[in-house]
Amino acid sequence: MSELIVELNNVSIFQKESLVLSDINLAINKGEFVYLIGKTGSGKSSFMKTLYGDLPLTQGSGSIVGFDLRTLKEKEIPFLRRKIGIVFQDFKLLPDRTIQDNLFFVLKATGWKDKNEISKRIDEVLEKVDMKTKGFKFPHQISGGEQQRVAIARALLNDPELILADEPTGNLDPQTSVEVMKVLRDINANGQSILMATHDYALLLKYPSKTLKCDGSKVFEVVQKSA
Ligand SMILES: Nc1ncnc2c1ncn2[C@@H]1O[C@H](COP(=O)(O)OP(=O)(O)OP(=O)(O)O)[C@@H](O)[C@H]1O
Repeated sequence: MSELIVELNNVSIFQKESLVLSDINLAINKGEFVYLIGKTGSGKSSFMKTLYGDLPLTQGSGSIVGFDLRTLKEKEIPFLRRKIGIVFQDFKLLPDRTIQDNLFFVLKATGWKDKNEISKRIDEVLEKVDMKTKGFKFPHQISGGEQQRVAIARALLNDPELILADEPTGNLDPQTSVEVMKVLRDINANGQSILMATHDYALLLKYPSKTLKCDGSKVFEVVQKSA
């Protein structure tokens, strides 16, 4: 039986006073891989921000991984962020510490205490993205694709039900994009849901999946033509 992981009903999204997206109705089931496409400025990032609690939901109703977005309180946001993993276009790794310490920082900040468990979890997530041998390096000592794989590992630390990836391949060349995409698809094959905003139509054609489009202040599902 399918289980809803994201549900939005009659949602409108604003940046300051201006309406970005209106009357959104959609559902994402557990285990789905969903793309979010649309032109620059069409509202993809605003949509993502609403889902991870960065933009408050002020119109309509919505829930994500069991949290009610309409009534979400500031102090609940860290708990929401433990159940979702977020991946950004620009990786957002801390430049002044190693890969391992980047991951250590997140585990500490999310309440992990036991040194052995911390180190085991760091190894596990780095293994998943094939970066276990490079944990001692600093972000500037690895490539963009590797930095993004580490950012994905960081998103996996607390075993989230859903990964929100906002243009994760936006700064990568086509071949590296495919490598990062394969990592995301493997994660999805293990049961975690993924919502990925992208401009990269080549990836969509190569790996077709359910696709939502932001256009003319609406969000709707589009049926992909097979290549
Ligand atoms: N912090 C902000 N304050 C005011 N307006 C904003 C802010 N962020 C975005 N907007 C506006 O909201 C609209 C949607 O922007 P958004 O960044 O969500 O689009 P996008 O589809 O993610 O674009 P891109 O593909 O370029 O990242 C745009 O008109 C933008 O100018």
